[in-house]
Amino acid sequence: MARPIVGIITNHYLLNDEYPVHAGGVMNTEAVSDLSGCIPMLIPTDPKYVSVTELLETCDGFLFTGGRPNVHPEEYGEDETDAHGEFDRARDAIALALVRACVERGQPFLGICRGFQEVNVAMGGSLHPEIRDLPGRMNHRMPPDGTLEEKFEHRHTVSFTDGGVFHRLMGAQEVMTNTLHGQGIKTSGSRVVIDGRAPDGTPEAIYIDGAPGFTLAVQWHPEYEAAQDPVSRPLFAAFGEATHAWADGRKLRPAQVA
Ligand SMILES: N[C@@H](CCC(=O)NCCCC(=O)O)C(=O)O
Repeated sequence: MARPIVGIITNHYLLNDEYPVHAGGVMNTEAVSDLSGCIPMLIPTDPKYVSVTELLETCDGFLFTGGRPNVHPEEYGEDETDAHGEFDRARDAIALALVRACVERGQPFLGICRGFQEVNVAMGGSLHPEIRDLPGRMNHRMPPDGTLEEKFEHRHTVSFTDGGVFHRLMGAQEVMTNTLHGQGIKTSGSRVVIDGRAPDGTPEAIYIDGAPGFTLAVQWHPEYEAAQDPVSRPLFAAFGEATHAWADGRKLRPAQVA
């Protein structure tokens, strides 16, 4: 029997500054296939080619991946400034509506980095354009130079709510994570539960209160060397379990997979 399908929300990029592609990291593909036990299917994230309705019918779960372009501030009622950097309006158009539909239906998703930020904005929250400029905050961006190992190395702890969803899922209240982002949650969206924070208070782990399905999202990148990482493995395994349940006509809330 075919494995359930996880739609991987891709990013629009220009290869060699001229050739347009919809790109998804192999790390995501590998984690979904090997740890979640699902078919990883790359989605061309643009309303010109796919609709949210089609995606909900075609896929069992969704991985909202990381991506350099930021969610456009108009999506949370703010004006565009230079600090907001580059955008991917086509991805915004699909991803935000898709998050809301999944929350409503109980269809599982896992949000990563930009995907984490999308979940918050989709639920009515807002983002800081550059969190390292805020008093008391550390720089969460990746080092501009260096190897992949250096960019994705563990750089800070994340502390989870005592007895909360992430604490139970990880079997630890504090974990070490990588960090490769400039933006962060400013105001949390409706029903967005901040269940984990970095030492400087930056929100790192969220889920949607009362959602009938799996709605976990993290600000770090669990897809990096996921099979070797004690934090990534339970996260992708739980997402896989929830996606298998959806394919079987059941819904698993975050608390049920923890
Ligand atoms: N743009 C947001 C999100 C950061 C993010 O997802 N980084 C991963 C980039 C991976 C890649 O380049 O494909 C922010 O900076 O906060």
